[in-house]
Amino acid sequence: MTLVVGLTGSIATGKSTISNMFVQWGVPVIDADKISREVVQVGEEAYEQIVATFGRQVLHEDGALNREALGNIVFKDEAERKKLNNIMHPQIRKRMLQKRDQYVVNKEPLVVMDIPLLFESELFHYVDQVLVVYVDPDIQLDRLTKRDEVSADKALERINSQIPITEKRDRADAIVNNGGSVEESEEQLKAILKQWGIEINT
Ligand SMILES: CC(C)(COP(=O)(O)OP(=O)(O)OC[C@H]1O[C@@H](n2cnc3c(N)ncnc32)[C@H](O)[C@@H]1O)[C@@H](O)C(=O)NCCC(=O)NCCS
Ligand SMILES: Nc1ncnc2c1ncn2[C@@H]1O[C@H](COP(=O)(O)OP(=O)(O)OP(=O)(O)O)[C@@H](O)[C@H]1O
Repeated sequence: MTLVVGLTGSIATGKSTISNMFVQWGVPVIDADKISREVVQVGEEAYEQIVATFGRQVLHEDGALNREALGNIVFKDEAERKKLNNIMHPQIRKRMLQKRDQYVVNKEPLVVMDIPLLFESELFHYVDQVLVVYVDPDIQLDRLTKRDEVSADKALERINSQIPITEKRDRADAIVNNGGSVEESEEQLKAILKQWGIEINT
């Protein structure tokens, strides 16, 4: 039996920080953000659809996707964001499920699906347990502005394009409160896994 954990949160709450812990323990992680970069490589179906929909303004001179330009369009306009999601999400989901099913066939005891938009896209049925990485909204804003070196306005555009982290926390099967140190989060994570019957020896 494979336990499939959906790892989620909201932007800059610490999903990558927690997902790195799993990677270090040798647990397979399926990373939706990473797959979202694969499906927009030049020549891929989603890439062609993005160019047809948004025009060459979202490309660099060499033809590669200009992520900043596309982000500037979609994070301030829900209709544009929906267009992009409709192009990309089916491709991302297909690849995520292929990977998950392969791990299940291989009888991995634990597989993590790191899906930032698990709640927004209602992908609960992909996973057995939903683990939310939470920080208070003021910490989220502070970490995002510092990490991405962006203004509070720009950061809030992205934060507000997602379901509030407080709501996700209330709907989670388990929560890591990542507002303290990384070590404290690691201890919380180990305790949750223990409850789910998974012992991590480090
Ligand atoms: C618009 C794009 C090109 C901007 O790229 P950029 O390198 O600046 O951001 P990156 O992809 O690293 O995403 C960072 C974070 O932004 C948030 N985010 C990304 N896309 C979305 C979206 N469509 N809606 C809400 N939040 C999003 C997520 O929290 C994600 O972890 C990119 O985010 C994208 O292709 N988005 C559409 C695909 C998608 O939904 N990806 C996120 C989950 S799979
Ligand atoms: N416990 C912590 N204490 C201090 N800083 C932290 C902690 N956890 C994460 N950070 C920092 O906060 C920022 C956001 O963390 P991280 O990149 O892991 O979030 P994320 O949820 O994966 O973001 P995204 O949604 O953009 O992929 C990073 O700069 C990271 O180094």
